[in-house]
Amino acid sequence: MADARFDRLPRTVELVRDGDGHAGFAYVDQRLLPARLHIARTGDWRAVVEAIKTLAVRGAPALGAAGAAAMTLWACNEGAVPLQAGGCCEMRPRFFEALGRIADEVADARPTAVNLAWGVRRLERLARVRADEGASPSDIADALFAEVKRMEVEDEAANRALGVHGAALLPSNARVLTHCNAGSLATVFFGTALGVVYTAAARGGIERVYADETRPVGQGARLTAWELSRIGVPCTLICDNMAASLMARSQVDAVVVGADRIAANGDTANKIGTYGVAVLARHHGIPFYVAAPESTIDRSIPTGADIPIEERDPAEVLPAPITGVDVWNPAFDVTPAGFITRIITERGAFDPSEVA
Ligand SMILES: CSC[C@@H](O)[C@@H](O)C(=O)COP(=O)(O)O
Repeated sequence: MADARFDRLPRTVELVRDGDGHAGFAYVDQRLLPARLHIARTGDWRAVVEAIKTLAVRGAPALGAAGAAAMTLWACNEGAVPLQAGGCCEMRPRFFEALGRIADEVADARPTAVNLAWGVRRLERLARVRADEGASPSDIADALFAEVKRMEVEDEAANRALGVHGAALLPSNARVLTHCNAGSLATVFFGTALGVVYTAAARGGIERVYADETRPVGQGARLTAWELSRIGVPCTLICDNMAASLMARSQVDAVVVGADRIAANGDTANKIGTYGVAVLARHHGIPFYVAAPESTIDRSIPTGADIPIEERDPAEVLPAPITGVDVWNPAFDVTPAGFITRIITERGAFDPSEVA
């Protein structure tokens, strides 16, 4: 597969700047896919937080870049501009007080994917270092902008590197099952689990991808299927409850999924339903791979039991309320390390026990 096929995929998130220094955030509005590919644009950090909460922007690595971009929009478009007028030194404490508040609000937009807080805190740390060096708020805003652009480049590089490590684990003409969307749309570009698939496909090594539809929001049906079709990788969409039958018929050679947070012991949080797929894979003797960048590993959290699990609106499960019926809608579950064959990052493929 020629790399030119990747021109068919948009960059998922991108921080941009006009000639006048005004910063903007361009993102694929994933709520509209697969019907419409629309690149939305905003200069308002609050709109980015809203896009994150409503899943217009989603997927752990994309959230890392988007959260950092939100802070940068504030710094470039609101924080640095009026503060400069009053003189940088006396205004710096107010800049930092506001930056800290915004960082917390952005980081709290969704709790499970650690990349969101990782991106935000990375920018906060940089702002402190630059301030200690005597930088003005507008210099700090410029530094944040440059850092987000670095994060965007690093994200694609990490995905391409982990793609190579992961592809080496797959048999030739592999039939791969994946859950949710851990594709280019979940990252700045290229994808994690689908980055593995794309790298293997480029060598002619993929026979077919089975995409779980992924109830309740349908990231598999709407996003993974769209991406694979766009790139030209053969794809069969299945309902989540069909995976067991597919495995029982020996139609799956490997499962490859992404991750939202990996604890120090290798336990991994990913989209709800992933744990069930891992149990099925173990039962059928199928390797189960988790592909994620290092930024998804949270070594401060000892086990998966410590990972906060987001619970979302019941309306995602039950569109019209029924009297007397409650809904439980956790967005993620935790797959114990013992069910994971290898964790694949940009550094290589590891046994989950080697994460710490
Ligand atoms: C590569 S992003 C993490 C994924 O593996 C993906 O499966 C996932 O869980 C994303 O969840 P989402 O709720 O769509 O943000």
